[in-house]
Amino acid sequence: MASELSDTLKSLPSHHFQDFYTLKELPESHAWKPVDDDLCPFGHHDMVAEQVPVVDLSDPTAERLIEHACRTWGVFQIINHGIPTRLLDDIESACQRLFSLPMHRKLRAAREPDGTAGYGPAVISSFFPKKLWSEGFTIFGSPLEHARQLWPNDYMKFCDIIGEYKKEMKQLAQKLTWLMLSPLGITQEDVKWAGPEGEFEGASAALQLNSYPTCPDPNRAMGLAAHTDSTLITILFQNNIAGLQVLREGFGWVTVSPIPRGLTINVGDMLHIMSNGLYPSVLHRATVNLTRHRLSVAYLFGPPWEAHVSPISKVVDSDHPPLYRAVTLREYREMRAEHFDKALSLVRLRAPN
Ligand SMILES: C=C1C[C@]23C[C@H]1CC[C@H]2[C@@]12CCC[C@@](C)(C(=O)O1)[C@H]2[C@@H]3C(=O)O
Ligand SMILES: O=C(O)CCC(=O)C(=O)O
Ligand SMILES: [Fe+2]
Repeated sequence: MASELSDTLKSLPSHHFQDFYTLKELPESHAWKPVDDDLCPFGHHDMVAEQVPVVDLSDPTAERLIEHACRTWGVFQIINHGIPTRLLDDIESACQRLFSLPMHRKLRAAREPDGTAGYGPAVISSFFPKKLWSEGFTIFGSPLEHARQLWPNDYMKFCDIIGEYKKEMKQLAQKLTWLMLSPLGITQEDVKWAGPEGEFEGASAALQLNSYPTCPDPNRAMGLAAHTDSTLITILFQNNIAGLQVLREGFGWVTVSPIPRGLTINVGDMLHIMSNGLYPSVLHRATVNLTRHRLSVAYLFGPPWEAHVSPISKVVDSDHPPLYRAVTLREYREMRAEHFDKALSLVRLRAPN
């Protein structure tokens, strides 16, 4: 066991991998000073009786509610979405099974220093002076190779659940994307890269499993620092433990109360650009807590890697000139990797009217 661990560590920047489960107090490296209210996860803003909209997808007026939520919040929760409860339970167990593995085992599936898939800290962590109280596992395509490393004798269970979850999420993401675009008058003809049937063939998709272990000093720790997603939309499942907060302009940070079997949808930067800013991407973050291990699963749905994404002509006219230039997701991810939260303003053409 010991040699196995040292072999793994030799080839990895080991200081990036923190075993939270053995820490009895918060190390300085992870202590975020609540210098301003913005950084304090439990600031008084939570007292504001503002709630993220909840949309019942079986409700005929869902589309109008979604449009309103997207224009004002950039985030909403959905119920009656058709994802089987059994599958949500399965994905939660799969996360538990993965993150409860001993560190040396998880490190076998560690993300390479310049790679994107596998186990490790959130990729955004390098942009912050303090470390995050979380670990993640990122999946592009098939998790088979990593699963083999994690469970040499029993890797198919994990792969099957991931495969089924991605398939269900893809369908839901397609449906939701059109439900979000059509109130803006955007139809299938307007989005060339969505394909003739609007099926988003070639769409990019990733699954991000997040784990927020219990934390001895949650008020000074940050699970996932504030960010927007570089997606069209993200579908988030959380295991019934509060932690996700969204920034509502004029109100501050608002906690998204978990609804059993509900899913949270948020607008990412690609949809922000396509809608010419009518649907702003939402800044969000995750807090941690003292007694409960929080898990979340994000399905990151984006345009095809090489598709040119730009403000759709339907939402552009002489009074509303395009605010963003065309950009591919590949190009945008590169900009994010270098400039993080400045990326969106770097593709901006002019200030808003
Ligand atoms: C498909 C994606 C989207 C990524 C990068 C890549 C893989 C992991 C995704 C996340 C997931 C966690 C938040 C985020 C901000 C992060 O650090 O990693 C996301 C990032 C992005 O939205 O840009
Ligand atoms: O865990 C959460 O609630 C947020 C996760 C998230 O924002 C992400 O994975 O992009
Ligand atoms: Fe996110």
